[in-house]
Amino acid sequence: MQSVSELSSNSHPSNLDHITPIDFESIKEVPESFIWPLLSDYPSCNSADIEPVPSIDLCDPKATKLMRRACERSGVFQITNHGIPTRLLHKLESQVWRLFSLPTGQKLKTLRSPDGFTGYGLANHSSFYPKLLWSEGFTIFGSPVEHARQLWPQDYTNFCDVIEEYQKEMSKLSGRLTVLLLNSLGLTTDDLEWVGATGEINGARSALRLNSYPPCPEPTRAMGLAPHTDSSLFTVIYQNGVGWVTVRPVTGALVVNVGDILHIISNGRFVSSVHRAVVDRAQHRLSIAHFYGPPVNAQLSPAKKLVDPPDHPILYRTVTSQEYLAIKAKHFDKALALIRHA
Ligand SMILES: O=C(O)CCC(=O)C(=O)O
Ligand SMILES: [Fe+2]
Repeated sequence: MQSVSELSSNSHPSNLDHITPIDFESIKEVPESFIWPLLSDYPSCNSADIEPVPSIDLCDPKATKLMRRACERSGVFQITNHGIPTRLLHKLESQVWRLFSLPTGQKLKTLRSPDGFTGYGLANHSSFYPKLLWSEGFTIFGSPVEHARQLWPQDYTNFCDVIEEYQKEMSKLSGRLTVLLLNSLGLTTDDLEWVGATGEINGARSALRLNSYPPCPEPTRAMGLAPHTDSSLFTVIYQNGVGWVTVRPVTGALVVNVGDILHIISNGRFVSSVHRAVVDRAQHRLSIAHFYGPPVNAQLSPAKKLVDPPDHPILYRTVTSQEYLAIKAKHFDKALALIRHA
């Protein structure tokens, strides 16, 4: 089986500038290479015409109905009563601070290789943009042990224990969300061959991306994370109480956004929304994104029950998850169009 790193390593040339960190704390003025023109054209949570992202209580009997509405309108919602213990979220946050507070030289020991997927470095999609990002990132796929040992040779188990506990909790929550999201489309777990009866995905592909957005002297000109859609089925994001583009944070809530794969399965009904991260003048923002998706050999196609021409013709051809990830790695925002029926 091909690993995600092999899949993501495709032919787009990786630009080392995109993973070279700068000393954000000492910079008083944003260098030209970090200034994004036309940034004000993108929406932000301060825009008056932006609908607030709904907050959904997972135990509410109306949860699936509310999810459907949110997924059809914007592809993003927040969840409460999600079952992830608050003490775990706080432990996770402090481990992520600990990682990003390490001296640069230490973090660079785990620098992601130009064609790699895990370790210290910005999201792969940043290489599709000419400007640099006001952020640092770290991606974990599978066990964190190898990198944690390089970061803290004497004391790596604390980090690993917390990450592993979070990965377990996230996979339970992801199973629960899979059932709810399928139900919200009028589907059951029987409608997708790679989903088990309780929503678990055998051989699920998941990854954690830790993002750090330091305070920025010119937040209206710099970009935290460049616009993109996630390639996942869906992504669950924990953030340390500071806003996320159009999302006004609700205490204790997690943000869920629809990924490209759920968009394909829903035959285009659910929006895989383009999102980005903003930066702030005073606050240092952290986010931890958990990407969840089917195994690489899973066949992806619109669910049969959602194909009903002429109103709902089939929008996408069948691809394996592996094929889709390779197309996305090479063609980025054109990927969905490339698998769309004419
Ligand atoms: O920092 C955020 O809230 C967004 C993170 C995100 O979109 C990603 O890591 O794909
Ligand atoms: Fe994302």
